[in-house]
Amino acid sequence: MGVGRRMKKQGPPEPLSEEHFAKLKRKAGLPVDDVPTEAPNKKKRKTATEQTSKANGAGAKNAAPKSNGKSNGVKAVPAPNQNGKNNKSKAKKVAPLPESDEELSDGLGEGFSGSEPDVDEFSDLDDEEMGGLGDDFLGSDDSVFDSDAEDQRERKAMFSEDEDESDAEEKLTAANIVGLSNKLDRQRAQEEAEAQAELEEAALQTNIERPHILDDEEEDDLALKTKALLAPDLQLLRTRITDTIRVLDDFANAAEEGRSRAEYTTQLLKDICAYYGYSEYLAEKLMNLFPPREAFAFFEANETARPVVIRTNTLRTHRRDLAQALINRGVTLEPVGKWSKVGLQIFESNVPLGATPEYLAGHYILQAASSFLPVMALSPQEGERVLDMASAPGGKTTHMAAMMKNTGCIFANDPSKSRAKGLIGNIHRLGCRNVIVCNYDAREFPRVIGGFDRVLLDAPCSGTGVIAKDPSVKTNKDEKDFMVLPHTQKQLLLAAIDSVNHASKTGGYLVYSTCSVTVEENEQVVQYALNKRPNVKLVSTELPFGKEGFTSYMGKKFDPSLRLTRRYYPHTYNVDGFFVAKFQKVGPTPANLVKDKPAQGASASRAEEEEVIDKTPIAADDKIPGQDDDFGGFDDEEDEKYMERAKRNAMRKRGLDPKALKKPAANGSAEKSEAKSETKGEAKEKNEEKSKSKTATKSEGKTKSKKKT
Ligand SMILES: C[S@@+](CC[C@H](N)C(=O)[O-])C[C@H]1O[C@@H](n2cnc3c(N)ncnc32)[C@H](O)[C@@H]1O
Repeated sequence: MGVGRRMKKQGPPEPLSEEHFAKLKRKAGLPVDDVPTEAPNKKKRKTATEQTSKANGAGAKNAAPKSNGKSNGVKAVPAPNQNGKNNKSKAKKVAPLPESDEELSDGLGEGFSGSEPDVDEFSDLDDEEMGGLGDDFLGSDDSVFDSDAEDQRERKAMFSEDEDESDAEEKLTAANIVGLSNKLDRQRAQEEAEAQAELEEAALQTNIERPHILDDEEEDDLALKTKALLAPDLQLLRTRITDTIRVLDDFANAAEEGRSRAEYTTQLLKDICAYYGYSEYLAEKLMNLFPPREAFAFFEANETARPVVIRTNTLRTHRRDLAQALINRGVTLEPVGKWSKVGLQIFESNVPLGATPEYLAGHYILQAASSFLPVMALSPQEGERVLDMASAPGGKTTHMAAMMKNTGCIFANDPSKSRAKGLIGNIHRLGCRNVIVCNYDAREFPRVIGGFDRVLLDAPCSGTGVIAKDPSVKTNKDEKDFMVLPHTQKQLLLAAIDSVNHASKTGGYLVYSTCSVTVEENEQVVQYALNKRPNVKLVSTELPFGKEGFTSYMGKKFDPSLRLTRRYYPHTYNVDGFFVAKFQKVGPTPANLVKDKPAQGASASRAEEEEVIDKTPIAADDKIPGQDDDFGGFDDEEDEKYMERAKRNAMRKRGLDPKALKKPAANGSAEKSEAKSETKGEAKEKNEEKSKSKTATKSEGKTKSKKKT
């Protein structure tokens, strides 16, 4: 059996019940240590003391020499990636756990990433090719995996939609329990070993009141040059990093006399760069996000791959059935956490997860847990029109399709044709039938089409949240990237806002996300949008975990509502670094407010950027059936109600608010007046009836003239 390489629990830690696992072990006929009985329905999170005492028991026993050579009580110094490769490749040799179906650095759009995505080669299979697995296939594999009715009932409880985990865990098969409990034991033992090593380190350090960390100023140039030519001593570097952090934590008592905080910070930065192989520019940017100790934890977490997670495709199967099918194939897994009903964390597998029959039949997709979050925040509803502006390779599009139960319509856009192939493959493999793929630079929206109930902008970004997946980010991002990317993100976000139908009955929401942790790509982009579009506001993401976004950063102040945004870090939640902001569009874009602002001497491109392009809803080519047409119209009194209904339907289809029909339309259709209020602002509406038609875009004009000809 392959050895799992990603043992740490995914997402916010779940309380583990000792008694519960003891029960499971007994069931499986395994030896069990004495475990105190817990009150029913009260799962206790273990305290540090409990954990320490446990270290001398089973946990410690299991921590004895491991396959990787680590031994209990000795803190292993992870070998950093000096050459941009992380330990992932080593781990791959021992476990066939694949990367996500989303490409390695899916935050790096074409043109921003050096590497092309791993396009899913199996993703071209559609329903029919897979033997016509349709909706009626759901749950049909029960019989295959369960001859025992009782067992089947139990399995359903384990992965029931209600997720009664406490009962449910009992329903794991014996094979899976053995694997899982062993993994948990080993994981716990490793944590104990690390804690012990930290203690020893701290004990040593208390003997050195004020460690000598900083180089002497007199140190001659030659010594420095010689040093620079030698490979860094990693052990020494690491020790100096921890010493420096200790000094910075308690500067008044631990710093050497005459040394400033800045000197220590500079030393720490240099050491971090040397130890982990970052460019100084990026390391500084990332270090500035955290206090020194937390920054260290962040850099450390970037050296370890995140857990392998799969998302159940609920268009094809149920999570409990998928879990059982994979368990039967020798996969050790468990639900990703209570926060998701579709995620499964894979602990180990002796089959390639990207080639199982269940995978080929579209029962799941390999997807990082953090990628669930923007979709959960957007929460698309059945029957809605949704735009996924930057969608390849489709992890989030297919998630949305499943949430919408294949109803409504999703426009999945990506300007990269090669990536769009992966997107199309996934759409087919996962059986999504409500998706239209398009291929625009998303800044062209809503000129292409607008009036969406919800929009997802999972923006192209620097990928600083996924360094564990793509260590090349450590050195290949420079100042220019952090100017160009935020600029593009800002433009995309304005286009996204303008594509939302504020009058949507069910929606009117937009989610902006990146897999980057820098403020330039997140809070600053959101703040820019709030400044430029006063018709949007931030709302709660309703996500069950995540840190608040910054409301101030390095002297910059952001709107207090930025605290509604959510940040995710590898070291806090064991997920990829991510950022999620949810907006609600509360009205049409007031043209005058936006146009007032261009700074003097603004360049042409800037002026273009300021141009109001809110064309939600689109109306120019909405020729209402029956009006001015060649069939004489439908203006008979008896046809009135049919006309009204047709108008309403036509408007709804385009994301327009049919209520606008109730407004008295002085000399034109209600639809026209609605369109005008969106494009020009309601204040100017009455005075600009004539000029309105001229403001319609050329494309619309062309459409019209084509229709007439
Ligand atoms: C973070 S990835 C998207 C991942 C995708 N949402 C998923 O869940 O599978 C960013 C995407 O943005 C696309 N992109 C880059 N520039 C773009 C632009 N100007 N307009 C729209 N998409 C763009 C890239 O091709 C890339 O596929």
